[in-house]
Order: sequence, then C-alpha cells, then structure tokens
Amino acid sequence: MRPPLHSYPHIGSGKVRELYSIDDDTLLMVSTDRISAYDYILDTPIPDKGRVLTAMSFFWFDELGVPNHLAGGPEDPRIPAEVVGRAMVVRKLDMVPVECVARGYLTGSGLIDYRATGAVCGVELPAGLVEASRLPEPIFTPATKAEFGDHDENISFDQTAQRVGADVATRLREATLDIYATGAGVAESRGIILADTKLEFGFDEEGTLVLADEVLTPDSSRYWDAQTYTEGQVQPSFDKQIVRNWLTSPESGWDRSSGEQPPSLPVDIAERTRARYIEAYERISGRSFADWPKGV
Ligand SMILES: CCOC(=O)Cn1cc(-c2ncnc(N)c2C#N)cn1
Repeated sequence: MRPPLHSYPHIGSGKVRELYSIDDDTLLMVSTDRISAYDYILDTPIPDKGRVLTAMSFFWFDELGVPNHLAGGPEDPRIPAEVVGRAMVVRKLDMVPVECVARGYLTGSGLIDYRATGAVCGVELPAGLVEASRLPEPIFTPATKAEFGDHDENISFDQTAQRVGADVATRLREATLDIYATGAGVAESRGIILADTKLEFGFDEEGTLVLADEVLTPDSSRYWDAQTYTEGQVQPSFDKQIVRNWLTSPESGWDRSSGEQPPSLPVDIAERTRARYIEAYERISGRSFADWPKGV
C-alpha cells in the first residue's frame, strides 16, 4: 500500500515542481504538468508533462552513469499512487549553492553578457558571434540560485570559487562540461541540439559530489531541432514554441507587454505540446513513453 502524498511534509515549490520530505534522509521530488512561458506559470496544464520530464531524468541518470541522488526507481513503494511516474525518491544532500550551467551555443543571458563584455561569466569569446552561434567549445557559466520568480545571476568561475572553494568549483566545472558533452552527443545523434543545460549538485554524507535535481530535461535545458537550426536568429524551442507562438499570435488576444497573466491555452495547443514533449523523450531515449508508469 503506497502512502498518501499528504503524509509527506511539503518543503518546497518551484515553478513546476514540488518537494516533500519522506524522512531525515530522503526527499520526494514531484514534477507537475505546469508549464511556464515568458516568465509566467500558465493556468493550463500540459497533460503528462510531469511524467515525460521525470522519464527523461531517469533516462539521463542511467545514461550518464555518474553518482546521483536517486534513492529508488520510478515505481518505488514510497511514491504515492497519485504521483507515480512523475516523482523521484532522492537522497537528501548538502546542496551546492550554485546553478551549474554549460553552454554550447550563445543565447539568452549568455548572449546579453557577450554583447556587453565580449565574455560570458568571464569566459572570453571570439568577436563576431551572434544569436545562436555555436561556441568554439562548450563553456561553464555558473549562476547564483535566484529566489522564486527571479532570474539567476551569472557569476564568474572565480566568484564561484569564492563561494564553494577552488577545488569544488573546478570539480563542478569538470562534471558540468562532461555531462553536457555526453548529453549533447546523444541528442545530436538523434537530430536534436542541446544548446545549454543547468545542473545542480550536492554532497552526500560521505563527501561525494553527487548529481541532483532534474537532469537534461527541456525545463532545465534548451533543446532545438537540428533540422531548423539557423545561426543568427532566435531558435524555436523544441518543446515550448507551439505555446509561445500561440500566446504571441492575435488569436490569443494577449499582449506580452501588458504584464497580465496569459490566457488559458486551447486544448489543441496543450495536446500538440504534450506530443512534442513525448517526441523529445522518445527520440532522445529510444524508449517508448507508453511503457512509462502512470499513477491513479
Ligand atoms: C521544488 C523544486 O526545487 C528543487 O527541487 C530544488 N531543490 C533541490 C533540493 C535538494 N535538497 C536536498 N537534497 C536533494 N537531493 C535535493 C535535490 N534535488 C532542494 N531544493
């Protein structure tokens, strides 16, 4: 008999995820069907988004083969029935207070930094790069964890070292770049560009640096379709572009500059977005989403 979700103390909320305490050593990380766009959490859920992104994290934890925080499988008996398939039982770690970002392409806050300084997080880049330029080699561009709703602030390697020590900063950079390289290589072989990703790490009770959080999901990464990749313009998000395009189309009646909450999504927009998440998972993992566990 699985415990009810309400039997676990709720200890944290993200934009689209919830964190609960199972016991002194273990947490339950639950992914919801919520989706964010243009810094708003939309009021229309994307059916199965939580399950697809959880399936992706389980795939990548398995594929990467590095020490990670998983403490059980997708159907661990500690997972409440209502969240089976979209929850992970994880070891409680001493989390490193740095967002570990790897970038293989220049976009978003990295492009803003580059245009202002010629560098990203203090990493000098060649002149002449533009939106979505592929970088000569992937770079480590750490950031501070922002409070709920704020954007993370990019920091340099030296600033990271001041926070966590030079040795840990070096290990974070190495691990982040290695994981990005593996992820980008697998994605590329499936016709998908992994432009960048954000990882989180923590230390376990033996002092081992452990990969935590979600890993290489469309919520923690930018995925682009390699077939449509064109340097010099903002790339369509593999998973969110359908939503973004509808929200900024006359059909939605929404004005992005209004500061108002976006309208509810039409059913077909939510359904097509669900299909994109499933396509990303199946193409990258080579697994069928139909095989993934589902709660009640
Ligand atoms: C609600 C969404 O926000 C988060 O999950 C971020 N977060 C992670 C932890 C964490 N804390 C101890 N051990 C862990 N294994 C983890 C993990 N992952 C805390 N906040």
